[in-house]
Amino acid sequence: MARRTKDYDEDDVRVRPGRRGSRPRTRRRPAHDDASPGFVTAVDRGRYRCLADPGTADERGVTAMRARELGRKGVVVGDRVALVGDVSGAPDTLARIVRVEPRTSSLRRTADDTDPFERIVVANADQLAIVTALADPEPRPRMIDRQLVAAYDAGMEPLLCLTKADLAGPEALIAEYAPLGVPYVVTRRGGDLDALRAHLAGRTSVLVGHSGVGKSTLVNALVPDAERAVSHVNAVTGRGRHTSSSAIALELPGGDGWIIDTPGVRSFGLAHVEPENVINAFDDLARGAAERCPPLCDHLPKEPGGLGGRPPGEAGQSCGLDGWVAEGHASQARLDSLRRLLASREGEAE
Ligand SMILES: Nc1nc2c(ncn2[C@@H]2O[C@H](COP(=O)(O)OP(=O)(O)OP(=O)(O)O)[C@@H](O)[C@H]2O)c(=O)[nH]1
Repeated sequence: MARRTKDYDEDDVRVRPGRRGSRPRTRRRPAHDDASPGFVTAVDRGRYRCLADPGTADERGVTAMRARELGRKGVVVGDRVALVGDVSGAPDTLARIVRVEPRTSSLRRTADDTDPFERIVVANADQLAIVTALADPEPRPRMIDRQLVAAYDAGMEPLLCLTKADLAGPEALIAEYAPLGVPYVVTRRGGDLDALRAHLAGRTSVLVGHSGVGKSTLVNALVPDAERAVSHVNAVTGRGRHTSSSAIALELPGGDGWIIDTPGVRSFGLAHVEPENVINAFDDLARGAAERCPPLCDHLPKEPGGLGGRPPGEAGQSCGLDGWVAEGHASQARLDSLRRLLASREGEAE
């Protein structure tokens, strides 16, 4: 799947130096050659729960804080980091995170009333499992569309996880996403999770879903130890209960991948999303866009009453994808679905 070459995050924001900020930085940073690799599994109030030397015989849980030298660099669940200091993992010890390795993906959550900035919530995940109930509560296709856009933008592959098939059939919803080729699994009360496990195997997957869709039921079935892992983190960080907006990474039994539960993350920031990041996930349409579309094309139809209904782009040219489809390079249904996704970026987050 196509990825963005450069991911911008809050660290890219340029801040004007204060009165004392223009001093030349002469002091060389220590190289920390002896640092241990770590994987961040939970974050709470300035404390980071990490797995040190992950995947080795020495793998152990370590609690860490950010080293001052990280500056404004954020640390989130899924980050690969370098740990120094007391990395033994013994009770009451604290290591320091001195480096955050470059991220392969960044999932952002929407700004809200209490926090005006879009923030990265999970790094380095490769799959976004969009958990949707087929009934009780009713599926919300607009929400699914927005989550798909967030996945493509973050450089992650989506997986539709359709729960409660014992209450309603999945056919209509599956048909709606068939043109996009979005992979899906269907689960039901009393059914097995083999298909879902196969999709999660060997990958790092973020699970998202609105309250009541059955996400906790899935997490507890996939990771029998999940409750204990969450309460362990709480004991370490001093929180009474798992807080609403933090994410937690849970290892699948047998070390066969990770799932990252995002209890309070219901929606994603789409305001910054470039249409190219979405379209790049669809090879056939991406080729058409590259060959036929004007610069900065939003790929929405320009005729009045069409989706978006915007005036033509800068040069007065309209989207070239209609011609591309008319020539048989891609299907109309696929273009219509892509446009529905692009249009879902507009408007309020749900
Ligand atoms: N019929 C049916 N009910 C289910 C299924 N999966 C979960 N439920 C029920 O749906 C309700 C919500 O499930 P949860 O797992 O708590 O849902 P959640 O998405 O984690 O919701 P929050 O905990 O509010 O975030 C519970 O009563 C479950 O027993 C299913 O496949 N079929």
